Amino acid sequence: MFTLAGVDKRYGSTVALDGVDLHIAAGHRTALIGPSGAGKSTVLRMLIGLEWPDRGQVRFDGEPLRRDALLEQRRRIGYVIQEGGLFPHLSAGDNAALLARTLGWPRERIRERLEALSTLCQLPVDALQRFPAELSGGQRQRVGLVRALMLDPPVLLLDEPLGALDPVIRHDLQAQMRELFARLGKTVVMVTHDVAEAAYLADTLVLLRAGRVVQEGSARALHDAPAEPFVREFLQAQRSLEACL
Ligand SMILES: Nc1ncnc2c1ncn2[C@@H]1O[C@H](COP(=O)(O)OP(=O)(O)OP(=O)(O)O)[C@@H](O)[C@H]1O
Repeated sequence: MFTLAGVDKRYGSTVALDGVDLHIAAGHRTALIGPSGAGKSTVLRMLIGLEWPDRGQVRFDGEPLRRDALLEQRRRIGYVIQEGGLFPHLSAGDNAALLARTLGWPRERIRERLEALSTLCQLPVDALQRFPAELSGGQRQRVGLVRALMLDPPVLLLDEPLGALDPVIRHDLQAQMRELFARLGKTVVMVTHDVAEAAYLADTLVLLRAGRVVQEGSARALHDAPAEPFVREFLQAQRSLEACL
């Protein structure tokens, strides 16, 4: 679905990506993990054409991403950022319906789609009437998902979608997302700081460090056959409660 071939990206003297080769298969769920500043969000932003490589190429569905075809390509990609990235001055429903309205969908079709997606994402229908500031963090996240799914894109990109949530809500939403991903069968690429979340939601983990892919594979493969000591260090960096008792 996506290929990055020899991709470099710099911001001034900062190297964000350094010769990244990555193949993201259709229908798979991929999690980008790695330390802060490793380049995870830059990869995600490149997949949707919010950033462009200095060198190398990004291909989507076999075609190079092209600035002049970006709008058409973006319609096939749902993008969710932390807290949903909603416009504060629009109701949740208007936020979710924005793209469909721009495309001229009839009112009734929008209403039906919003209703179906609210049920799918377990969002109370009355939440759609409220402004983002009147919703909880978990509800904003769900609205972000509803918005991303509105046009039924084959691809979902999620940048720390559960980052700002309390542990109980996060735990619930992880389970709901896993179920949702399995049911919809979409290609999912997500960024998360939480290794267990990555292993729970994704079938392939891509560990980045300093703009390079260190290892790519299942959680089991990274755990059992780390490509270098850093992989083990990173996987073990999160403290478990048991170890503190
Ligand atoms: N717009 C920008 N201008 C300047 N530097 C940037 C910009 N975007 C990213 N960077 C730098 O590029 C590097 C990679 O950033 P990126 O956001 O991709 O990392 P990340 O792995 O997603 O980090 P985090 O986990 O902290 O979100 C970092 O050093 C960052 O400071």
